[in-house]
Amino acid sequence: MANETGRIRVSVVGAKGRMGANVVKAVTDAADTELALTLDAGNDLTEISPDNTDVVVEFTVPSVSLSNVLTLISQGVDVVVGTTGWTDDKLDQVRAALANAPRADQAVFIAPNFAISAVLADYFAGLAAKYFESAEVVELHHPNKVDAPSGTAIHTAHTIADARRAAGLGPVPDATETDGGSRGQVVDGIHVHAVRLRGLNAHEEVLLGNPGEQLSIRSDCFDRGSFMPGVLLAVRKVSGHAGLTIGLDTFLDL
Ligand SMILES: NC(=O)c1ccc[n+]([C@@H]2O[C@H](COP(=O)([O-])OP(=O)(O)OC[C@H]3O[C@@H](n4cnc5c(N)ncnc54)[C@H](O)[C@@H]3O)[C@@H](O)[C@H]2O)c1
Ligand SMILES: O=C(O)C1=N[C@H](C(=O)O)CCC1
Repeated sequence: MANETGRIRVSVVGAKGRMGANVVKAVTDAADTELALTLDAGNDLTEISPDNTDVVVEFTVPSVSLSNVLTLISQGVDVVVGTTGWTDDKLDQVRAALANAPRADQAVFIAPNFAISAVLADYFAGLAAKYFESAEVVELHHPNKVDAPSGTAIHTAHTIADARRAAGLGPVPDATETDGGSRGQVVDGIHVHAVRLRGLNAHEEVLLGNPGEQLSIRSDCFDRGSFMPGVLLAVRKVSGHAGLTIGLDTFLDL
């Protein structure tokens, strides 16, 4: 979708945040997108409508994202979401809202990570998982992050678990008898560990082990600019994909 200038009109919700500010710049700088409204906490999302916006990019906080997305669906616009914290129940609420959306071809796209390195790390982990007895995920982020583990690490744990199930692998070996929390959070049978450290941005390492060998798959996003090509790709693609689509891999030729 595009306006009479041929550019996609993009509004940003969470525009004052770390990611939102980068999206405002990326949308302003790209030749085929044009910045429409910029909203943040306290603003009225019903200002956004098809009269001024083709696609909304939403980067806020997990506690408000579902409510924002439901409001934006009822406003008749397509939405690209980067905020984390999505559960099956929340995703079902989005699907239900889309089924009753003002436009029949309305679209919502949600991705836990827009960086190509992170999407590929997740993809490669899915390919490799069936060959290894052990698998664990370590995610490392800046200490301002409010959720743990990261949305990306949760997604990767499910990717690994799905591959292990499909290959008929049982539980990962683990003789731990006492654990005060050091073994991390178990997501779909996979241990996920979260590090918060000043100086870091967004990083993930997948550890896969067999007797006598180990494979490490690591993604390092040193700068939030690394997410912007993926955000713009989703902005360009979302309106052709009615309904709810999850994961940037959908739009990549993997
Ligand atoms: N998908 C990805 O590639 C990716 C990359 C980085 C971060 N993230 C996720 O994006 C989210 C935002 O991260 P961040 O570092 O930009 O956080 P941030 O705290 O810097 O920004 C969040 C912004 O949302 C605003 N906000 C809060 N409530 C709001 C509301 N009700 N309506 C509108 N705006 C509201 C805040 O005022 C703030 O400006 C997090 O969930 C993070 O995990 C995803
Ligand atoms: O900085 C953040 O916050 C990030 N959040 C996403 C996540 O939780 O996976 C993506 C990486 C950066």
